Amino acid sequence: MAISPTMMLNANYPFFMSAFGSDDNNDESDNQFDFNISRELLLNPKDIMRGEMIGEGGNSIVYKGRLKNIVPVAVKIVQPGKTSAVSIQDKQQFQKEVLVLSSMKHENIVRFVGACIEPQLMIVTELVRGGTLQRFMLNSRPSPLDLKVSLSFALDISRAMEYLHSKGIIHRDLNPRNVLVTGDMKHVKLADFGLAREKTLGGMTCEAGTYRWMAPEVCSREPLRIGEKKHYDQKIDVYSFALIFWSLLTNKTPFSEIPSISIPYFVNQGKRPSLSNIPDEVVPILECCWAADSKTRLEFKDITISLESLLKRFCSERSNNEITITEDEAYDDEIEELETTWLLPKRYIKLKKPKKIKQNVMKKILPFFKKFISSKW
Ligand SMILES: Nc1ncnc2c1ncn2[C@@H]1O[C@H](COP(=O)(O)OP(=O)(O)OP(=O)(O)O)[C@@H](O)[C@H]1O
Repeated sequence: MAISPTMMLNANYPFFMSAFGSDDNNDESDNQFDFNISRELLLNPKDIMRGEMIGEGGNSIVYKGRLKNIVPVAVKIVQPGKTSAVSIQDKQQFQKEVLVLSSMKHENIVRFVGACIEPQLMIVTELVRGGTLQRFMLNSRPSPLDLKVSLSFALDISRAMEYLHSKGIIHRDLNPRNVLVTGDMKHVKLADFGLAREKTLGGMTCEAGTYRWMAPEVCSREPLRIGEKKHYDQKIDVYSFALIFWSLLTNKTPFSEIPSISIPYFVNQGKRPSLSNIPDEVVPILECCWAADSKTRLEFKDITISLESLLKRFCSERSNNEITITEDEAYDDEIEELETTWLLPKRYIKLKKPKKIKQNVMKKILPFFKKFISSKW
């Protein structure tokens, strides 16, 4: 592989943390940038076959492809054109995305395969065949999604975000365009780490993300003093998650009635999507996640627990309704019992009643809601 003299490829990660610690070093005084990307993360561009285009981002074009003519992959070409023509800022962003993505290993996060620096900046990941969550929802309109699908997609996102935050990374651009649906349409995976940043103690200080899904503390349009920066933390992702969750439940776009540019104003005035037609058990989760005060928003580990229990509840309610067991099937299920209870006539077998799930399960399983609930009612 051709290596330009400006590249400094390290065998390990000596500068790994500093590489995505600095947030806004926009020194464009010259276009020279020393890449600090481990050699093991780099692919030979000759091994990558590019096929049809499957997506487009603000800064990139994504193609279907094959690695070594065998493995199906997605090939994201950042700033299509020669690497030398790419701005230093885009090179920095590319490197940050490579370093973040390559450090992730989670079933709900798009798997990193490798990257190329020459002749173009490329990020190669597993190919996720079901398209974006945005497209999936649009295709299902005007019908709402099945509740089980909404909950299970929300749970996948929450698990991925729990993992991301446990690694000290904030996504900053969580929205349905950055969530991909698997080919079997059963799961979703998080993609696009172009804006992801390492959490720092003092909080983050750069505007990022897409207005519609953006937390009020990030998109506030109040004027800043010269040199003053906005401060926020990982809870901005929790707010964005809440809007995606609402969207999954309603199959609507949040704030569709407001022009995009005015959304920050209304969100900072406390406007949130309507909660009518949202299942009662879900309302406190949404309210906790999109609270104006970021400190009162839930952590993803709590969201995961609550979604797991909701999903269990709704699935078992559904299966209780849907599954009708014939006498013969009942016999099969209880055959052991029959063998020991020989006194009973063969066909006189009672099925155990399915466990009834208590109505107040949310309050019992999710003690963290108590504080919120008591302060509201
Ligand atoms: N691994 C993948 N498998 C399938 N499709 C993908 C994959 N990665 C990206 N895409 C498609 O390409 C589109 C753009 O990708 P991505 O969001 O990573 O680009 P971006 O330039 O960072 O976009 P943005 O402007 O949102 O930051 C996605 O919306 C999706 O349709």
